[in-house]
Amino acid sequence: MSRLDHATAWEALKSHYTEVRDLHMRDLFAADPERFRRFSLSVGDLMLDYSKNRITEETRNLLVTLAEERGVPEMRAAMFSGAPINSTEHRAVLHVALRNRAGRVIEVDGEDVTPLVNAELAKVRAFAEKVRDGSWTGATGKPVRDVVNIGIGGSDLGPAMVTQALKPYGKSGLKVHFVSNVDASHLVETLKGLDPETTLFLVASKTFTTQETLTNATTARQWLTAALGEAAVANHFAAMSTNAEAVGAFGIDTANMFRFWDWVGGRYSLWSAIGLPIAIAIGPDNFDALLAGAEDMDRHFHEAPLAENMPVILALLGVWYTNFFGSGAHAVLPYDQYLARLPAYLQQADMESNGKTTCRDGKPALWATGPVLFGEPGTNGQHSFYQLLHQGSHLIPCDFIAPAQSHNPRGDHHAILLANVLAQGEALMRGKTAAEAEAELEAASLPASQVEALVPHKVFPGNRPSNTLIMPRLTPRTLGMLIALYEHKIFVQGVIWGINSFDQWGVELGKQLAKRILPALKDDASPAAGHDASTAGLIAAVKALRAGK
Ligand SMILES: O=P(O)(O)OC[C@H]1O[C@H](O)[C@H](O)[C@@H](O)[C@@H]1O
Repeated sequence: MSRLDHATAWEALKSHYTEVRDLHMRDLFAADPERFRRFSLSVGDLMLDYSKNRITEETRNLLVTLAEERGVPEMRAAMFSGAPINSTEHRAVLHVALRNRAGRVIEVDGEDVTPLVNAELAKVRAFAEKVRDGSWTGATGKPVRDVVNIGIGGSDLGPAMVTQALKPYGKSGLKVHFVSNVDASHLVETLKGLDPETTLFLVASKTFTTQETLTNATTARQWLTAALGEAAVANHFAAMSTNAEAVGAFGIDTANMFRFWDWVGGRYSLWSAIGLPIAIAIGPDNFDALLAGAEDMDRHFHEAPLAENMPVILALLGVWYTNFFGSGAHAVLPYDQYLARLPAYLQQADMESNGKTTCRDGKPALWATGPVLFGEPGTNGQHSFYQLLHQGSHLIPCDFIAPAQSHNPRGDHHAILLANVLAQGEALMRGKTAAEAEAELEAASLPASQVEALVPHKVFPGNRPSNTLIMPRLTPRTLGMLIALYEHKIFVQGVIWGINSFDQWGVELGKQLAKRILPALKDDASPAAGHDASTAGLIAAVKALRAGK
């Protein structure tokens, strides 16, 4: 693949940028009453308004040309066909096969994976049903009341986020908990008040080698067997993994194992057996609706022309700000309390996928890649970091996400919430001029000297971009669409930047070093030698504190 900065469209965008950067969106809206229509699109129940971006039709055309030049349609076809596009691990990237409810043949190494997916999904459905209707019982014959998912990263964030997002679809008397951090406090606090007789543990790990998960699962196992004995493990532990051998070695009956495959990336795995806690929490039919929503988005992404393709548009806007405006961050702002964990989920999805500076061909990326992603739900962020969004020195594009109807209609709550989300997008776009600030202050009858002093502080530059995604209601189906939208956005950006979005070598070094430090912390005979002075000093200090010295 040739260099991004050698693309013809890149050069054209560079010179186009010099024409667009000084345009104010206020003026663009004033000049074009059709701007909303021109720059918005819908897929099923999901509508994207991207008119509040610093773009013209020419910008969109050039960005689409860049996507074509960088081979987005070809890579998209390669992904959907099961080609091994995860080049460093020689793997296919087939989360789309997990929601291929249409039953398309998708081959990996000559084998159609669709029947495998369907068979495993049937197992997940049946198990979830049994837990929900009480026919799966613990060792003492009691039905399950608490499910504890033990996993981390992709084996935690997706299921945890979705389970929280779809809480209105939960079942009373059945709670699903998530333990991820190796800090024992996470497990201990979760298990407080839980009864071993009615608790089911799901150990979720693609590799089944992850230190945190195995440590937590071992301690959970001790908690259970201390109360119910060794023989109880079979009724109280199930696993989701690609590694049957390690599951068996851990002592979980592989009859209670739900499998997935190496062509499912961890952070793209909530649609696989990793989604078992979701299916238990909301029921198999709702889990199916989640898959159906993702499939709707897959079909749209696969078939729609690039200029009308929602994930492609979001990706291109991100490229526009990252690579031309020099923006290094992106805010995801869901105005729905149920989506509180969406930013955390997307941090892994986006930053673990595109936080890289080595291209597919092994050469360095000489251009910026994935941004820092952050966010908070609802109006909380407005009373915290939005100050910086409005008046700070960084340009931070925002995605606002808002369901029009609440699951909890109470008085004016939802109208107030919606008024706020719409106001924020408007405020970021319009800003407030010095003349407007001055008029406001004068209307408040402030003395002229104070007006003059305050005006510069009251000015908002505006021209700050945002996308707004709205839907009738947060349902399994709309949530499925929303998640798949971001998955494909991330994919398109990776293709344009020339990186492999599906490996994560950057997480390995810390793991390796932790393995070296652990013995030094635990054992006085293991010296802290071989570490830099800071790390060695910290090891010694931590050791002394642990010993109460
Ligand atoms: O599912 P597991 O194999 O336990 O992996 C859990 C997580 O840990 C790894 O370090 C990766 O960074 C993540 O991508 C992965 O989701």
